[in-house]
Amino acid sequence: MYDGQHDLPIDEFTAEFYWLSNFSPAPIDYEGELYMTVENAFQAAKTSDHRARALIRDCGPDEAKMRGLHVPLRPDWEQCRVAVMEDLLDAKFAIPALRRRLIATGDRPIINRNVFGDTFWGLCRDQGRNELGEAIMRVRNRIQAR
Ligand SMILES: Nc1nc(O)c(N)c(N[C@@H]2O[C@H](COP(=O)(O)O)[C@@H](O)[C@H]2O)n1
Repeated sequence: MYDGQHDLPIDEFTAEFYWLSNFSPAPIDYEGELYMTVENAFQAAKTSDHRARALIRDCGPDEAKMRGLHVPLRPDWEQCRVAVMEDLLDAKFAIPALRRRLIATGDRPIINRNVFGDTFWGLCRDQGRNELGEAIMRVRNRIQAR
C-alpha cells in the first residue's frame, strides 16, 4: 500500500531519523580504536596526535565536535575528509540494525538540513552541498547494489 512517503525527502536528522545523525550511537572501529559515534571517530581522524585522539574518543559526541576544533589538523585533511566520512559511514551502516533502517529509506533523498550554518555537510536556509547526505546516499546505493 502506498504510504505517501516513499519519495519525500528525509530532511532532518532528528526524532524518528535521529539514527542518521553522526551524533547517534554507532560503535565503530577506526584504525584499531573503538569510537561510540561517527562524530567521535571523524573528529579523531582529523589528527595523528595520539593524545588528542584519546581525548576525543573518551567523551560524548558534542564534546568530541568541540575538541575537534582544537586539534593539530593532518595536512591532507581538506582533501580526504569526505572520503574519511564515507568510510566511517560504511562502518556505521554495516551494523545490521542500522543497515536495515537505511535500506528501508528506499530512494528517499537524504538531506542534512540544519540551523547552525553548516553548508558543507548539510543545507542551511536551502543553501549548501549536503556532503553528509550525499555520502549516506552513496553508502545506501552500495548496500542496495549487493
Ligand atoms: N552539531 C553540529 N554543530 C555544528 O556547528 C556543525 N557544523 C555540525 N555539523 C557536523 O559536524 C561534523 C563535521 O565537523 P567539521 O565541521 O568538519 O569539523 C559532521 O558530523 C557534521 O554533520 N554539527
